[in-house]
Amino acid sequence: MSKETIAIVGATGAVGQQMLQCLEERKIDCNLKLLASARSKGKVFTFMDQDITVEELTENSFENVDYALGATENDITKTWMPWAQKAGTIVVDNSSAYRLDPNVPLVIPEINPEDIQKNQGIIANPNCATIIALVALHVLHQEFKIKRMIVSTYQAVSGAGVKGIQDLENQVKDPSIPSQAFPYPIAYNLIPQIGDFDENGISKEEWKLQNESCKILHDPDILVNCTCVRVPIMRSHSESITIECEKEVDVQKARELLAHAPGVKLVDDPQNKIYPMPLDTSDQDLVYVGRIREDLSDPSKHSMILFCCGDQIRKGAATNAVQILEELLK
Ligand SMILES: NC(=O)C1=CN([C@@H]2O[C@H](COP(=O)(O)OP(=O)(O)OC[C@H]3O[C@@H](n4cnc5c(N)ncnc54)[C@H](OP(=O)(O)O)[C@@H]3O)[C@@H](O)[C@H]2O)C=CC1
Ligand SMILES: N[C@@H](CC(=O)OP(=O)(O)O)C(=O)O
Repeated sequence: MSKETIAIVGATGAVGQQMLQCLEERKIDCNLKLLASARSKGKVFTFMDQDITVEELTENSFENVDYALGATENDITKTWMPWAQKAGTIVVDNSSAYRLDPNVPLVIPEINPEDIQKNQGIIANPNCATIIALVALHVLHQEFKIKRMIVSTYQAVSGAGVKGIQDLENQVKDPSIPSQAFPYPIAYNLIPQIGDFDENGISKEEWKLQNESCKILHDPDILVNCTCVRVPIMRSHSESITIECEKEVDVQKARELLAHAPGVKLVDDPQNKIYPMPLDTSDQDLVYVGRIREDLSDPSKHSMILFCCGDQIRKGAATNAVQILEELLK
């Protein structure tokens, strides 16, 4: 049987490079095409012991490409998506350009894999902070029915791509070097803004947790109150989450469910200083969950608090996309 041809669009970026690694780790044997801007044309990367040269993305790049993994910003993605669709290429896209389109499934394979089959040529990968939160919350939603989530995020600089990584690397050595990816210095600082604000003072990243959670969980009634913060961590997003549920919560039951939940590692022994931390979750695919406790400020016993961490370039982006691709290849 001939091998499928798979393209990574944005192959030189933070997510694109992780996709390359992920395809190799998961032994997806394919003809691989690496696409990026003219700036990267001619760069060489190794995939399964083969050197592959980066090609400039053009209108003809998708000829004979069966599947594409998209890892470019929204405006770039909107330019090339029609070229891919015209060529009949099925795209798993990491940008937010198509996530809320009713014809585009938005998928976390541990939660709604059945939606993949409804695709019309595009499947969207959710926002990274949303993936990390929902992988942790899905089993709790099934058991207690979440009505409202109150979330504070602590998001790594690599969430802003290669430039975000460079900013932290530069500024820890010399804090006077200006940021390329952030509105302020990020070393020795934190910035309570990810994306532009709307007239209510809610940022784009905060809206993604609201809108995308409802779509993925097929529950339009879930309400999300969120504050997204960029912190000087290289890799792995962390989130403090309070859930208010329809049913009375049971912390012990929650621990049991999370201990067996797909994609989750229960890391919850605070008396022995065991809890999720970004240094431990980086460069692996599980979402760590801990600090699970009842919210004693809610006397009705319908609220619970937890803390989770996950590598947003892996499970929050590249791994999730490659898991979707694996479903398509079955
Ligand atoms: N970083 C993360 O943790 C996450 C990112 N995402 C999303 O994934 C996408 C990629 O993000 P990320 O990897 O961080 O970004 P990077 O800035 O690290 O990479 C951007 C990529 O886009 C390519 N690119 C830029 N302009 C063009 C162009 N005109 N034509 C072709 N390719 C181009 C770049 O190529 P070149 O090197 O040649 O400039 C590079 O490969 C974004 O939509 C982002 O929102 C989603 C979840 C998590
Ligand atoms: N915005 C996220 C990463 C990301 O790119 O998300 P999205 O694909 O939803 O724009 C962050 O900065 O951490």
